[in-house]
Amino acid sequence: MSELVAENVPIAASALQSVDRAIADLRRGACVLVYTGDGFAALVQSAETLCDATLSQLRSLTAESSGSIDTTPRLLLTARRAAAVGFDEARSLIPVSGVFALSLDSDAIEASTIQSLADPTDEPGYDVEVLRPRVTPAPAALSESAIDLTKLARLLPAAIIAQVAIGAGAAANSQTLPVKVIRDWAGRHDLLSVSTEDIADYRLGAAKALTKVAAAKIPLDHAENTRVVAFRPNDGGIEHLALIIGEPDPSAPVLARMHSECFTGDLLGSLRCDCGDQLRGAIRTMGEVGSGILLYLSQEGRGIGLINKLRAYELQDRGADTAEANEQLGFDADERIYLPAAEMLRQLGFKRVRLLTNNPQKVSALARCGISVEERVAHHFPSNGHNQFYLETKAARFGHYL
Ligand SMILES: Nc1nc2c(ncn2[C@@H]2O[C@H](COP(=O)(O)OP(=O)(O)OP(=O)(O)O)[C@@H](O)[C@H]2O)c(=O)[nH]1
Ligand SMILES: [Zn+2]
Repeated sequence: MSELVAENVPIAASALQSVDRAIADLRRGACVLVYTGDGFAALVQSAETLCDATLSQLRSLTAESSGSIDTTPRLLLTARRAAAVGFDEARSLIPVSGVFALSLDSDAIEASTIQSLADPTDEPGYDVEVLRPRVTPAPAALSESAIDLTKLARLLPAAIIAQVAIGAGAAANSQTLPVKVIRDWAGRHDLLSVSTEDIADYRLGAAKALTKVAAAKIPLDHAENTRVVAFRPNDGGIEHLALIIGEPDPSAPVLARMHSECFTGDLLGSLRCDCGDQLRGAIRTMGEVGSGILLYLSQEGRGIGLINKLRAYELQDRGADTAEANEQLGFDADERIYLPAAEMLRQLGFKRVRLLTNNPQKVSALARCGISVEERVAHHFPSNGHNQFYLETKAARFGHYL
């Protein structure tokens, strides 16, 4: 599970902007230039949005840079995805959340093969034994940033990366700073450039920087005195909502719930999970006891996004459990962070909570973010027949309290 502790990490608006733009470019299939502070740079493209034309564009761009650096394009998979594909050697990399790379040293691997390596819901269009000779090391910082960008874009966590010999290589013979050389090169090729440092700071910086943007009274069934307050992350991402029920007393521990968005369960009433029951149940309980705060967090699918959750459901229909499905896609079983929740509570003036949850990770993560969790309040609902295995898996794999 990726968890971040509360630290005061400022992030410049220009850094947020360059990461945002890079995310948008990856989502539309374009490549971006990622660089390190010491002047190494690579072209990066998402495997999910790749097609043969964009792959050959990337190859021709690398041909324009010459130097001593190996510019062979590589396919990056997370170690989890590589292990699921059948590369057993990737298993040892999982604990260090390593990145696994295959060399794309000739035109023999087409975009469709790359996509089936990245996407377990595709028909497998590859043979691991044929690909094994292509296993290759990849530049660590650039590769980790490339995978991080695809995750931030809520795409499959797989990327194409090709180093380019500018910056460290090119600047060796000139007085110009490597980063300036890199950015100029990107500009000349109409590419966005973004630094590994900005990508690393982004998640935490965006999570910390929340601005209250709107508030309104919304009378709810079982909780008529409810106000909804919207908080916008400074990265321009989807807003998180706080439902303030009644008039909670900031000097006492407030009954609180951190509820992760579930479009299928909360809105459609899906019976695959228990989210709808938990959402409405929490509102009813808070209405009955007179006050509470429900944080509705935009972290759909335990942080992998709705489209990847739908893919995860397809894998569950083929036999995986909810944690294994995430892992087959190349994600951690749970990718959520709770720093935005802690920040919302702080901005609303609450430092102590009684937390409605069965998830021990929520309790420990919120405490690490500086909120005192004075009690864990159980939040169980009977199985509806369809979600029994899901509830059992949450207990077995995530240690949820029964
Ligand atoms: N990836 C994935 N996400 C799922 C699946 N089923 C539900 N979810 C998501 O899991 C999250 C459930 O959130 P919560 O109910 O807040 O969290 P929880 O970990 O179950 O903990 P508590 O409900 O507080 O006990 C939502 O974001 C759902 O969209 C699934 O099979 N795969
Ligand atoms: Zn759900």
